[in-house]
Amino acid sequence: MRVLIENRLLGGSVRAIPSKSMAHRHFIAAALAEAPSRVVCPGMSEDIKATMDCLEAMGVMFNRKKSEYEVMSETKKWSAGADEALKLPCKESGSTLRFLLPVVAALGIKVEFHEEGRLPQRPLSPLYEELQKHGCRLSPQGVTPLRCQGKLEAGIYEIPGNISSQFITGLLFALPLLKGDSEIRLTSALESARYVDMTLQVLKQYGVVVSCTEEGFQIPGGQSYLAQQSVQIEGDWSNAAFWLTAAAMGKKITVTCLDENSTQGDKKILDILKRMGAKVEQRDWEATVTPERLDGTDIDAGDIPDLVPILAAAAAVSRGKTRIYNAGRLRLKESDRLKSVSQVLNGLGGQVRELEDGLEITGRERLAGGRVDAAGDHRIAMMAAVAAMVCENPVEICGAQAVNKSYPGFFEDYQSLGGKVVMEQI
Ligand SMILES: O=C(O)C1=C[C@@H](OP(=O)(O)O)[C@@H](O)[C@H](O)C1
Ligand SMILES: C=C(OP(=O)(O)O)C(=O)O
Repeated sequence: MRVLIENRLLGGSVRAIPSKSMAHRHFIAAALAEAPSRVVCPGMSEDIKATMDCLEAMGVMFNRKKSEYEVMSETKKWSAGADEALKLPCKESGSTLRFLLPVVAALGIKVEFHEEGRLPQRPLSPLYEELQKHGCRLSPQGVTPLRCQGKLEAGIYEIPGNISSQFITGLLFALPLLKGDSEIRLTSALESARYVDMTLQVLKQYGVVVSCTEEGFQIPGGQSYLAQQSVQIEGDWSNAAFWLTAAAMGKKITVTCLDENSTQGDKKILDILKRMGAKVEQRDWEATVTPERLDGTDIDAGDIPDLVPILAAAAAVSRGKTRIYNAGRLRLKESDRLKSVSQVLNGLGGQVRELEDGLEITGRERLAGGRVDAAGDHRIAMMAAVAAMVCENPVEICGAQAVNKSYPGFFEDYQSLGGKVVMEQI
């Protein structure tokens, strides 16, 4: 899909969509419980659906009534060593693959993970080798489908914390299911740490015990997940960040249904926008940003990788320089995001320098506009759409359907905030 966007400022109020990260976690935890749970998820995306489709392929049932899903599984029936491998369609979702790989290994189910887009190229090592060391047989990396069989064994798992926190989340879901006790030892500092906090919060809610140690985590074996009567998926701060930043760059916007006490690390967007000069308010489950003149700043992206594209767009029209550092892992996402952010913003007339582990952005009054490619990446498509507000000329985004990965209603919400978008299916 190609979209053409006019340079109008957005303003008004919009409801946050359900958190993709939380939805993955709750659907997996509910599927692992021995009795039915209810999960209320008022919105879907390709990634959340990928997790649900994989679980369904494993025998989990989702009885849907509007936005409420009754999650039913018969974990006891999940057969170790069946002849036929189950086909799990993970599409392009890194979370789905990296969370479910250790889980299927712990359950001893023989599966094939079918990956799409850039997913086969995104790293699985050293989770891959640690699973092999502990009894799991895996087909070569980088070739889809990825085949997995064997039964995972309890023990000590050594994993660096600076490649993907999703490795740790996957192990945290899986290791409590094993007979013996396990330990995750982090061999380097943990980045994206708030995502692991989200996992720990969900595990605790489902009655799974994990203790944090100096080196990592201790996970007693033989545990069960407790079914939940009703769980509401909270609002998504990572996607709300696009509207909150658009507000800082243009006109006042309120995003509703956002929990200020959320464990989501991306709620940090408010602190960063405030530091750049915007006025931010947060109360009663909503966040409001009012524009002021923005100044460039230094941003440590170690814990907030998904905020980088939209913050780069704001920096492109802020006074002075912005340096984004600790962002090397952005090269491992749906696109090489350091490259795609610089290509798109420079393509629109910005001044962005790609560094090995970050970006240096020199702000300008306005951008020029023009035609850009979303690089198959939802966060790049959404960044370009927000940047279009501050361009002299219209912006054409090729491959804009990438938004479906996390936010299928993005362009509808863009229009509801006053944006003018022409969508063309090609
Ligand atoms: O656990 C999660 O839900 C996520 C963790 C982060 O990945 P990394 O830990 O690989 O940085 C983040 O970028 C991704 O969008 C979602
Ligand atoms: C990187 C992302 O997701 P995942 O790793 O789950 O594909 C994202 O949503 O930006």
